Amino acid sequence: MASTYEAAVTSGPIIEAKGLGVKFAVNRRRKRSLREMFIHGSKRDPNAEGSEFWPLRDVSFDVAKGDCVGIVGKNGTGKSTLLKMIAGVLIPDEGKVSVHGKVAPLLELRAGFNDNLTGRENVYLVGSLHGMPEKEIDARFDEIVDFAEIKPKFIDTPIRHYSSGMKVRLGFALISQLEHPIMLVDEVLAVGDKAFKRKSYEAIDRMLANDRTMVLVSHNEKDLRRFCNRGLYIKGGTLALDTDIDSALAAYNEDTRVEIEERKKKDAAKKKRAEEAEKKLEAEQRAATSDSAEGKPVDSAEKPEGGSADKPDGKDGGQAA
Ligand SMILES: Nc1ncnc2c1ncn2[C@@H]1O[C@H](COP(=O)(O)OP(=O)(O)OP(=O)(O)O)[C@@H](O)[C@H]1O
Repeated sequence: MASTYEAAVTSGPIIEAKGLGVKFAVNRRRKRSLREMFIHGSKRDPNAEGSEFWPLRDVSFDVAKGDCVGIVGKNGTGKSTLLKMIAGVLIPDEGKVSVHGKVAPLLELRAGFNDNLTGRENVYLVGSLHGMPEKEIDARFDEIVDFAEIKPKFIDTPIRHYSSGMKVRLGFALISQLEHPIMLVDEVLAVGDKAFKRKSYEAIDRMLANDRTMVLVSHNEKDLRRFCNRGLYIKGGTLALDTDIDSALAAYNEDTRVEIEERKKKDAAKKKRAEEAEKKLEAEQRAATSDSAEGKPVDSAEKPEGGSADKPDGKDGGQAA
């Protein structure tokens, strides 16, 4: 098989991100894409004020057809945000992302499902939103429900009554039926039980063997190493490394190790300061107790001879003898 980098040269990248950046307003919803509005409604927060921050900025990379790219990094560094920009559900404020092919997104546990619709209705709605003709959904419906292990009595129940495992299984079963060339997966593999995990691993293996391209956000190193050939390490709001998955994970793990060491040192220093302060206080209390046991008035012990109780510096006009 040609290396992914050769594939990129011969057929061009399937995903191209150039100088991508997105800013969020604190306490304010941002502009929504059409797809977001369709799924979540068009209400917009009237509060136009609020400070802004850039979770991601200046992110550029290419993905070649057939690549499986893992995105790694600490919580809150913008991994899901990046995936949403690739999926087109979030519009970048800077730069551009070009995606040459249809995208099958598993970006959230519910796969875009509406809680008030039944499992069956959701399969038809979300399937058709992703371009599956009704006849095709009819033909694949039983397979989807079987794969998801949803008992027949539950398929016509609103999915708000489903467990999170049931929702994620149904979402995965549906999205994995799409024959789109690009699959975006955000953490959903973590949710299913062992048996479902094995099935979804096999489904992903099949898709990757079929020359699909996948971008996977995960904190599970096993999953990342199992599927991905490439790794993007997001750090401090930008792309710190674009390399093979093992090197990306090694860099991330090393940074985490250093951070934990530094935190431990800070905690130890803080604990030491607290212990010293406590010892000092105890010593002062002991001194005060022994002074009062000897009958000395505690305050006068500190007073210079001839000084006044009100003015310990003795500047009350009295002269020290
Ligand atoms: N719609 C939004 N409005 C405001 N801030 C947001 C929005 N979506 C995400 N954020 C913020 O952007 C930052 C990046 O979030 P994101 O979910 O992309 O991180 P992540 O790397 O996927 O985190 P995790 O590993 O915890 O899933 C976070 O600080 C998050 O709170």
